Amino acid sequence: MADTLRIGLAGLGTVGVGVIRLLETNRDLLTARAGMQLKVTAVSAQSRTKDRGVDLSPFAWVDDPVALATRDDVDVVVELIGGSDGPALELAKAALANGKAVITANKAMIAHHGLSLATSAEAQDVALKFEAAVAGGIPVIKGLREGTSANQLTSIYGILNGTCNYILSTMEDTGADFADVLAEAQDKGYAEADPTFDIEGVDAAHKLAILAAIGFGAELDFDAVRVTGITRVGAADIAQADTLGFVIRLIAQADVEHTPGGDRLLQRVRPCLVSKAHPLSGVDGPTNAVVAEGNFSGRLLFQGAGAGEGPTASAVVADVIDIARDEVGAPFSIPVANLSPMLPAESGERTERTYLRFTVTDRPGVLAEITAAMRDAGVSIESLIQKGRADDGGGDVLVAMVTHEGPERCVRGAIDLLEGSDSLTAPPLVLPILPD
Ligand SMILES: NC(=O)C1=CN([C@@H]2O[C@H](COP(=O)(O)OP(=O)(O)OC[C@H]3O[C@@H](n4cnc5c(N)ncnc54)[C@H](O)[C@@H]3O)[C@@H](O)[C@H]2O)C=CC1
Ligand SMILES: N[C@@H](CC=O)C(=O)O
Ligand code: NA
Repeated sequence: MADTLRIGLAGLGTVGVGVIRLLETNRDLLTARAGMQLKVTAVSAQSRTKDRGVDLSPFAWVDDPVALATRDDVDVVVELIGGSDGPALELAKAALANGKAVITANKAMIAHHGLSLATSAEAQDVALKFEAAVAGGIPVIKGLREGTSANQLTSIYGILNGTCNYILSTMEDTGADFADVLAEAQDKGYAEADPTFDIEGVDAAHKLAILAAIGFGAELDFDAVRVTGITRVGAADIAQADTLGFVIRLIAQADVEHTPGGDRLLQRVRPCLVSKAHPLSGVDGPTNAVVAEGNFSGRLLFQGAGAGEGPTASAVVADVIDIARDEVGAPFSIPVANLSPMLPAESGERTERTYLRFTVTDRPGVLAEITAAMRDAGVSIESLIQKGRADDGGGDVLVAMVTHEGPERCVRGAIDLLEGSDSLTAPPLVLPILPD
C-alpha cells in the first residue's frame, strides 16, 4: 500500500484554503487515522499571486484545473471551484475517466450531474464523494448512507442553507435589514458566488435533491424540487410570527408517497413558521439541521455548522480519509442502476396549517373581502391580526392570519379568488406552519 495519498486541489477560496489549513494543523492525527500521509501535491485557482494567508510554495501550480485530472502526482482530485458546469464539471469528468477519485463540495454540480458522474465513478470503481456538499460539516451523507441504512426512511427535512438561516435568525434577533445581513453572510464566506442561489432557495434545493436520492434510493431529480426562497419574508412577518409563538426558517422537506401506481417523491423548499417548541426553532446563524425519520430508528436529528471554512473543510478531509482507507462505496449508497425513478407527488390534498399575510388598502370592507374568499374556498381561520400601518407609511395595512389545518388546495383556491383584487397592494405571502 502507498504511504502517501496525493491530492490535486482545485479552488483556493473559502473551502480550499480551509482544506490546506486543516491538513497542516491536524497532520499527525490525520496520518494516524488515514494510515498514510495526506499530501496536497498540486493546486489550481484563478489567481496565482493572491495572498490567501497560506503557503502555496510546496505545491505545483496548475493554471488549468482540468490538468489535475491527468497528473501522475495526483491520486485524488478535490474540486472546490463551484458551479454546476464549466471547469468544475470538466475536471470531475476527466478525473473519473482517468480513474482518479473525486471529492467535491459542489452541490450544484452533484444536483445536476450527480447520476452521470456516479455512473462513471462506478464504472471505474473509484470513489466520488461529496459530504461537504450537503450541510457543510455535518456528516449527514454518511449518516444517511451508513447510519440509517437499515431503515425505511419516511421523511427527511431540515434547514439546509446557512446563509438563509443566518439572515432570518439575525433579522429576528436584531431587527436588521435583509440586505445588510446578506452582506454580512457574504463577508463571512457562507454565501454562494451568486447569493441569489441562497436566498431564492436553489442551494437548499440542490442539497435536498441529493439527500432524497440517498435517503430514499430515488433517482436524483433536482428539477422536481418546488422552491420558494426567503426574499418576500419581511421584518413584519418575523415580528408577527414571534407574537404567534413561531420563528421563520427556510425548510427543505422530502418524503415518499406509496401509491398503487408506484412511489412518488415530494421535494420542496419553503420558508415555514416553526413553533418555538420545535427543535428546529433553536437553530440559529449558519447552523444547519437535518431530521430523518426511520421506521426503526425513529427521529434522528443531525445538527452543526452548515457553511464556513473550517466545518466545510472538515467534511472534505473526512472524505479524503475514507479514500485513503479504501472505503469507496456507491456514491448514492446503492448503485445508480438500482435507484428507483419516482414521479413527483402532488400536494393539493395534503393538510397543513398556514400563515397568510396580506398587504391591503386601509379602507372599510377589505377584511370582509379576504375572509369571504377564505370562506368560499373552504379555509377555516384560527386567528387573525390586523397590524397598524405598514412600515413604508404608504397607507397600507398588514393583515396576518393563521388557518386551521386544511388541504393545501383550499388555501391556493382562496388566493386565486383574491387574484386581481384592488384591495391587495402586494401579492399575499403564504407560509406553511411546520408540524411539531
Ligand atoms: N463556502 C462555504 O461555506 C461552502 C461552500 N461549498 C461549496 O464549495 C465550493 C467552493 O466554495 P467557496 O470556497 O466558498 O468558493 P470561493 O468562491 O471562495 O472559491 C472558489 C475558488 O475557485 C477558484 N476558481 C474559480 N474559477 C476557476 C477556474 N476556472 N479555474 C481554477 N480555479 C477557479 C477561485 O479562484 C477560488 O479560489 C462551491 O461548490 C460551494 O458551493 C459547500 C459548502 C459550504
Ligand atoms: N451557501 C451555502 C454554503 C454551504 O453549502 C449556505 O449558505 O448554506
Ligand atoms: Na455534510
